[in-house]
Amino acid sequence: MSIAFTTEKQLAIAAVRRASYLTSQVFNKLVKNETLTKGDKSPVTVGDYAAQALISSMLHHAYPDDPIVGEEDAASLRVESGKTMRERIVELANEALTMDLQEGDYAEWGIGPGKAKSAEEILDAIDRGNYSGGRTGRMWCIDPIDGTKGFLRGEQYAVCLAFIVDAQVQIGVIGCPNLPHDLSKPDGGKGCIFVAVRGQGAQQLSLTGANPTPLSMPPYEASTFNFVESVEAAHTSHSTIEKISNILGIARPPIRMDSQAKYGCLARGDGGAYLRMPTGVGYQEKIWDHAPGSLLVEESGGVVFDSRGKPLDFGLGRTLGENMGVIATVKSAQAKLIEAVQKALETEKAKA
Ligand SMILES: Nc1ncnc2c1ncn2[C@@H]1O[C@H](COP(=O)(O)OS(=O)(=O)O)[C@@H](OP(=O)(O)O)[C@H]1O
Ligand SMILES: [Mg+2]
Ligand SMILES: [Mg+2]
Ligand SMILES: [Mg+2]
Repeated sequence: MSIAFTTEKQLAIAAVRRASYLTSQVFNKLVKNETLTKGDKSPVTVGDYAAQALISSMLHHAYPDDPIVGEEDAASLRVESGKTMRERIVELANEALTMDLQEGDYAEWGIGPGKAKSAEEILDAIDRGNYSGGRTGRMWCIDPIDGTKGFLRGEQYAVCLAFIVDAQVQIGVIGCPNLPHDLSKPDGGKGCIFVAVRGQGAQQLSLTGANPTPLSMPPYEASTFNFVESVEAAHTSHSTIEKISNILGIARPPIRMDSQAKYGCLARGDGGAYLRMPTGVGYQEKIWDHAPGSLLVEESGGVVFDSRGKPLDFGLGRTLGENMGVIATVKSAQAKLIEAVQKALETEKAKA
């Protein structure tokens, strides 16, 4: 039986909508010294930090006892060299926190005019995302900007939030400010929010929360089947995916796109499968890069599993553990895809 989680859903949509607005505003004004390179060489911008502060703050006002797994932490903002970025982040987070209430917003979530926070409170809100995750209880999972490289290129990125109970994703919300409403019309309307609640299906909304459209993936069809995959070659093995594509005799080229916008596209039928194959450098996938997207696909009639056909485990901590890849597709393609993936991996092993 599914539980409604009505307030959690409303809160998640409101937080992602506000953060999507914040990040698209930041992009238009981003200057050179507003991006850092993290220890793992990946970029993080004032937009990532401010969006995590905003979402984390709203969650904490609504559910003070719920732990949060968030991608970012404020350590490099608390030192002297982080002063310029810190000040900008506080300004951006406060602009977003104090925006007028919109339909579906509640002042109790710490938002609306007069709800600005101190620098210390903003940094604490970012650091509240330090939960180590685990198998039991409620938790929230934030990726404030997923696909930061795509964000910096002015391409696709996503504001991602999941609500997890006992290691099962119950709510997934993904805001994609740059995603065309219709991929075949790249110059048409842009900006989508994807929402899924376990047992209640999935929807696409406009960025304002209007025009809810139910999502349902089309069944497997050999002649139109294609893949969606990451842009960055360091994040997924493009060559393994090409092998899988050849084994299946797929004629259409893959759609390359950053972030969990890939899961959104798949859920609405823009592609046949999303494949993410390990590059062999020992990288462990993070739960915030897959939690909302996986529920979105499942609630649209799809399945998400690793290269052995096993479901993703969100109860292991902040990562998905040993990287066996991620495959998301419509149910009717699952068996074919696992077989092709196994075949491709065996060929690679034989060559190594
Ligand atoms: N080496 C490696 N392998 C696999 N994955 C990695 C790796 N490094 C980073 N990341 C994570 O990839 C997240 C972005 O994934 P995308 O699919 O959007 O990648 S891409 O930008 O389209 O290439 C990206 O998310 P964000 O940091 O939120 O942008 C990272 O969590
Ligand atoms: Mg990152
Ligand atoms: Mg990410
Ligand atoms: Mg991120």
